Amino acid sequence: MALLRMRNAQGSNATEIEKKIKRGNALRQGSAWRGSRWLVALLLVVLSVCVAAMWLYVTSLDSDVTETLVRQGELVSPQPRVYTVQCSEDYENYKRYPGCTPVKCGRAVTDGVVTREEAQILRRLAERGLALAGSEGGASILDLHSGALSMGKQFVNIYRNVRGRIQAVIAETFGLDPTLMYLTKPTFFSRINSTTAKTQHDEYWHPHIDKVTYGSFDYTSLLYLSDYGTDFTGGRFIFMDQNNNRTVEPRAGRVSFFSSGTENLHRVEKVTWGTRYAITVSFTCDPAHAIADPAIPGGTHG
Ligand SMILES: O=C(O)CCC(=O)C(=O)O
Ligand SMILES: [Fe+2]
Repeated sequence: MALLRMRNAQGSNATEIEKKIKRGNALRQGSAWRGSRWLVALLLVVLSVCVAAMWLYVTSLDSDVTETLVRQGELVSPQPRVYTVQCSEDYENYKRYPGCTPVKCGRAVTDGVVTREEAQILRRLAERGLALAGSEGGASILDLHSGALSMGKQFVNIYRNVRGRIQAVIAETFGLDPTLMYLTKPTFFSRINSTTAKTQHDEYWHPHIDKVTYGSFDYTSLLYLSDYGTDFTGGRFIFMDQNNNRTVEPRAGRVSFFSSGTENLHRVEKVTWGTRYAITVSFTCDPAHAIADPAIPGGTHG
């Protein structure tokens, strides 16, 4: 009997010990799992930091931006914001046209010349026109003279009106006689997205000087039809000065204009997301390089 009690006692001791061992194992397993959870979390944090650092590095390759002249969210109106720079010697290699050839050089931005509604109408027309004639490599242009035919009378009328106002603000800013400024080639709609460039024509991001690239330009203007940050990212306009890069953030209805010589070396930052629409409207002082406003064949007026 005593032996039986002793065995029972030993048996219950054994189950107690077994239970303790199991509890110990469970606790160890739990803390091991908790330990590895922390490790996984730590790894995730490290991985995210690495990805973020890499992303910052990759984007910084194309954004050596040091100063923003005008932000997308600002409204520069009614007066343009003007930055004067010294004229380059480029204009000395060309015949001078007093009252037009740049004497005062610089760059300016205004949101008070073209309304956002007008920009929206022009953008819809650009979307339609470019849908017919787009490149597959991220950058497409639609020359306004050939393009005007497919875009119809509404476009021709708005365009003529808008370009007159742009011409007037350029003349006022640089002290010119607007009647001595002429529209010149090329004058075009551009559409840029982040698709990889297929040909050299798609490589819109290279630094350039409009007077060198296009010859006849004396004043360049850009009318933006979409918003930086909402419609697209990247795609800021960058003036590349000797010790500084100065950017303009596109905004629908914003007009940016500048004298076209070496004093305004510039580039467009690569578009990283979305689609960017703009119109380049260019002026010359040389009547030999003048082109007429786009027109509907048959001479529709109004
Ligand atoms: O679209 C822009 O902001 C600039 C385009 C440009 O540089 C050009 O057409 O020469
Ligand atoms: Fe340009």
